[in-house]
Amino acid sequence: MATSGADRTATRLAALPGIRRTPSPKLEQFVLPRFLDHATCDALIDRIDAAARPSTIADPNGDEYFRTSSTCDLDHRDALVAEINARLHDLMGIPLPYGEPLQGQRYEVGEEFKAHTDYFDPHGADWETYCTIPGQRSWTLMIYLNEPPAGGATRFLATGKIHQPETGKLLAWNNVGRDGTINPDTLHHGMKVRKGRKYIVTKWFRERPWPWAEGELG
Ligand SMILES: O=C(O)CCC(=O)C(=O)O
Ligand SMILES: [Fe+2]
Repeated sequence: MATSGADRTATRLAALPGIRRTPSPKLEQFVLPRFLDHATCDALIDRIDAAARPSTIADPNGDEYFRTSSTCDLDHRDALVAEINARLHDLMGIPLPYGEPLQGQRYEVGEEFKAHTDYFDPHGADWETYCTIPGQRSWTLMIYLNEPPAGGATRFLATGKIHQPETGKLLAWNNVGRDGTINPDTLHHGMKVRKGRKYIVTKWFRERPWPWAEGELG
């Protein structure tokens, strides 16, 4: 059988020095501590603070407190953003066009992103808007940019695994199975921050190229 893209990515990640695989048959997940250094994390935090807007969700479910954080669309014409984005693609072995623009997320005390999946519901009202061109989301990468004094962990409900924020730590998981169908066992919860603020970067990969603006990818 031919090796799918998902297989190649998982194999590539598994071979990285210092990476840990979450031992579960339910989802493919990896943790790489200290992927970014503190100075880089601080520089990204400054950019997030400079351009944060209220976070949104696809297929709203009527709960206005479902995702209470702020989001920043990072500028890919910014050399630091472009460099980190290129490092993430290189890590995954996925060509640049297949990634969404990098985003930053900020949570204040009491803010959270309730249990959700990152893939789009193929039967949901928003599928056409978000997926007609680039297709489904495949892998998610998340990097914790700081360590809030309390709260802010990411909990995966199917495995029970709780990931604590650690400055520079990267978390990777595949939202779809090897056959490309959605994996509901990727359900996860960005838990409430109890003290301080939490900052992360999120990066999503797609089945097909993202409609990047002219010149945006360098
Ligand atoms: O903040 C977290 O820990 C999770 C964030 C998340 O799941 C997302 O942005 O899709
Ligand atoms: Fe998520």
